[in-house]
Amino acid sequence: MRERLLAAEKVKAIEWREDALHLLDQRVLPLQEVWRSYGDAPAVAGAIREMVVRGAPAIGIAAAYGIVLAARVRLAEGGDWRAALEADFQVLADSRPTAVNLFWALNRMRDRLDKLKPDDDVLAALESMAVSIHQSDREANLTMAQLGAELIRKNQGNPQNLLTHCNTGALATGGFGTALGVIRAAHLEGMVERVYADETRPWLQGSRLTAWELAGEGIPVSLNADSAAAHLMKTRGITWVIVGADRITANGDVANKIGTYQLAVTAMHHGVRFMVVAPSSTIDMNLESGEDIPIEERPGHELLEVNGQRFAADVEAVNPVFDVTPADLIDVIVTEKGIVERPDAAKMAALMSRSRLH
Ligand SMILES: CSC[C@@H](O)[C@@H](O)C(=O)COP(=O)(O)O
Repeated sequence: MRERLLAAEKVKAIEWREDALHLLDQRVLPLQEVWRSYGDAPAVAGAIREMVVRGAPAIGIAAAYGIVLAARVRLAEGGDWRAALEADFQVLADSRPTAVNLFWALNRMRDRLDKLKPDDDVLAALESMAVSIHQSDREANLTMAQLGAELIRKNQGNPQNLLTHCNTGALATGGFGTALGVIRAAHLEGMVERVYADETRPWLQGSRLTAWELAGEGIPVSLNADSAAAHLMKTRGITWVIVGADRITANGDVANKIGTYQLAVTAMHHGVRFMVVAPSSTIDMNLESGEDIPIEERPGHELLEVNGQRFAADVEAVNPVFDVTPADLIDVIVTEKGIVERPDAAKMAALMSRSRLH
């Protein structure tokens, strides 16, 4: 199966080559495919903040490469490069607040620095850590795709109608995807009748990115307004809602793209199963519950304008871009360490004590 999954992978959004970070600009997809190159930490932080790169795992991977670039700049400057590098850690940490993968990746890079021996090649050590963060995310995706597809196979007859929110595909990760990875694997096994993709207002990750990824692979997809989800659950035989996550707390609460919470409430009402797919780098055991998760608020113009063109009345907009789904609305969390059904604090702790499955 792993080979079939790898062969199905078409899109990638992050490349590390010629000692620079290259990102597929997700602000202009699908109308334009533009790659941009980055050479220092402030530029990478800007790319994260401005959503050139987005999606929790992808943000973490970009930040890890950002530290490699920053170290190169600081070493060339001379002086106390290690102290100067702390400013780069900070600028990257300040780029977006909700997805914990960003902080997880920065911590892994800092740990690597702390473990350097006097004769180590600093840049080679940091580069190899960043590459390993990137590759292990891709590996985690492949494991999760198989586990999630297995759940779909076990729980209902085939083929099925699935609904997803935001973009959790190759664009949002080191490759293949989390929730979209499960959907891809299910499609390869003939289990997917149709995918309903929420457009995901206001940034339109669903209409611009998810629909593009799925259509590019010939997976039957219909785009729907976010507000159509309840009606579709009632009338289109949807069996699963499958989403990703930006941060999962120790009790199993899940922060994900704004609108996920209302999907979970609606899914429960309609008896539709609710699956969250995320690598363990998205699990934050330091936070007790979703109440503690910082929720990013983005500028109102994202809601008031389309392509820079104002269409809304002259009012203030409120634009929280994530919400928290309580654990008791979630049927299953799928990670590369295994699955947790009906998550709670004890089950999350047991999961985190396991090692990866593959
Ligand atoms: C595998 S991506 C999981 C989440 O990061 C995704 O669902 C999401 O909410 C992305 O938000 P974004 O604001 O586009 O970075």
